[in-house]
Amino acid sequence: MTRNNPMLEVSGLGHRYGGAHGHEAISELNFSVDSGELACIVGPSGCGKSTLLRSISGLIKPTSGDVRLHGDDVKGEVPRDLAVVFQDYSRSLFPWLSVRANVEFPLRSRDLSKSERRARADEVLEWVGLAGAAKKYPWQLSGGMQQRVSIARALACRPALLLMDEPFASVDAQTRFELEDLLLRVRKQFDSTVLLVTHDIDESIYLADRVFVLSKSPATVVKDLEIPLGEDRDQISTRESETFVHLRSEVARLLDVRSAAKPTEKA
Ligand SMILES: Nc1ncnc2c1ncn2[C@@H]1O[C@H](COP(=O)(O)OP(=O)(O)OP(=O)(O)O)[C@@H](O)[C@H]1O
Repeated sequence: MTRNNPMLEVSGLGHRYGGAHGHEAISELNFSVDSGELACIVGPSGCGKSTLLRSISGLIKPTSGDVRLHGDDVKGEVPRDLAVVFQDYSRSLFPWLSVRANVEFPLRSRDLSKSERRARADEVLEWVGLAGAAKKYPWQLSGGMQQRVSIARALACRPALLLMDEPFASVDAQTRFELEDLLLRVRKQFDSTVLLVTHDIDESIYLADRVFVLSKSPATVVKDLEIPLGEDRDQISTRESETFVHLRSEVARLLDVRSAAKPTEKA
């Protein structure tokens, strides 16, 4: 499908671990994400989602295909204008640094003065609702607040693309809703381009402008779904709308969730 203004283009992407006869984790993946779009990737467990994100972020060199970020090839090197938010916030924040210092940390390698770094950190902390926690340490905060710090740190770099790997999977259901709405607010504020991986079908539909549904391993894109739910989403009314319910069934069917839930037959 031809897109208007692609920020990310993935073409013919494949990766095989362990050489030519090794395990093929992803195969012939093709999709693109437009500038300013929030796209979600949903796929069965073990289908190759992390391999895909690692390939996009330049952490591994894919064995075939190309990844382009605003037209530039990503060739096994982490691009400077890409930020990643991981599921495990407790391992991605530095416990010995204050919240503000954690957010400022990646800005040290940028051409910014100390006061500019501080102003930028304070600005993003305000946006994620943590202005009052700047002097605290991560271990003094709840899990949801720690993940807000991770999001602030990623946004402080003004990334061209924000990659998120199951970012809300380790928090309770209520906090998850709050963080989803926070993401929707800040992506509007920053006009961010976001690619988010999730296991959660409902979450993918609630957040996304577009959902890419992946097959079982080796992952390929089985469906590129536009999500016509408008800009303003609400945890209750959006999720009970007819469009949402229809899309949820469509993705569940594509993922074949019924057969995945059946117990394995004994021989
Ligand atoms: N470093 C590696 N070496 C060999 N095989 C690997 C390696 N990393 C992942 N794999 C295999 O590649 C396949 C895809 O793994 P990957 O972690 O990308 O899937 P995933 O969809 O992110 O999994 P999950 O749903 O559990 O998060 C799996 O079969 C996995 O065992």
